[in-house]
Amino acid sequence: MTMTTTAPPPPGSADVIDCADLVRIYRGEGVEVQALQGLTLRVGEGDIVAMVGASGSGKSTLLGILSGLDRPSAGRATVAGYDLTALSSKQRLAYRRGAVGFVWQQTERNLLPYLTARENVELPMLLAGRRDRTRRADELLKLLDVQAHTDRRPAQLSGGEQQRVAIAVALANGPQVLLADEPTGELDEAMSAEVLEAIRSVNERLGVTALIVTHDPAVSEHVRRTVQIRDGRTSTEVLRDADRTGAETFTVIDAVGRLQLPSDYVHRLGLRELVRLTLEDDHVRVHPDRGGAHPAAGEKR
Ligand SMILES: Nc1ncnc2c1ncn2[C@@H]1O[C@H](COP(=O)(O)OP(=O)(O)OP(=O)(O)O)[C@@H](O)[C@H]1O
Repeated sequence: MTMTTTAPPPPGSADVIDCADLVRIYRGEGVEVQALQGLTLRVGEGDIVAMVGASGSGKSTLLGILSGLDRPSAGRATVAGYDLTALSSKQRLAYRRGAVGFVWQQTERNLLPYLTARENVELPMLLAGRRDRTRRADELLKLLDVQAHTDRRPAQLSGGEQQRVAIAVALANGPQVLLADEPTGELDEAMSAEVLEAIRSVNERLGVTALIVTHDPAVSEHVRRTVQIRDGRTSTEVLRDADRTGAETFTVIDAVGRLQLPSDYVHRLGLRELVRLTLEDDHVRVHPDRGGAHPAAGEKR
């Protein structure tokens, strides 16, 4: 196995999402849970990233912080120029209203049931005091290919159509960042693909930076970069080619040189306890130590 140990540079000029050493501790009656344990994540302007992790890995905790609703116990979190560790209530409102857009798993959290699709998209603009709301709402609904349904209420739309309207709502005030929490969690495979492609399309066409948080590994097929979250930390990353046919895997190396291997590599090669390292000119090889810990008893090289 050959490994590259430097994280990939983000494609944009600057990091729109910049989290470093994030810690979030929940304290209950005598119990302490470290939901984030020094998480670092940088997302460049215009990038689209999936963050994938098992239940309990810290995804919702991270989104709570990125959405401005929760604060980390320690570490740095800057999104679209806002320092999320020190937001005043006025800044929080400005941040949530204009700098980021949200798409949640549950439709009822995204759309008001008694408003039409167009009225739902107009609402955030109304709250922000924007003019020209109807024109912009219709443009966004067209971009998301739901222009035929502008006068329908959410209950008259399919799950996939509801989520596409929700993306239009999230983009109404022209945010720099789109955060999506399990946006396909309640959809079947075909509708999920449709919604993920819609996010990809607004990322490409409007340049909005997108972070999709999910437990569904299939989401990674729709994005350039997938970051794994494990035990409250980012671990390995997969970067796909622009045409999404080939992929390269990366892993984060921390300040003291620790790195985490993807679990499928570990299982496939039966890597356990001690592994053998070989330092080459420009890379490091990792071998299973089949003969035991003593180098002399190891496999022939
Ligand atoms: N309010 C809370 N109080 C105490 N512990 C919490 C709280 N919220 C989350 N946790 C714990 O923090 C850890 C991370 O939880 P989190 O909800 O962020 O994970 P997740 O990856 O979003 O999981 P899921 O996919 O199931 O939603 C878990 O061990 C969870 O039990």
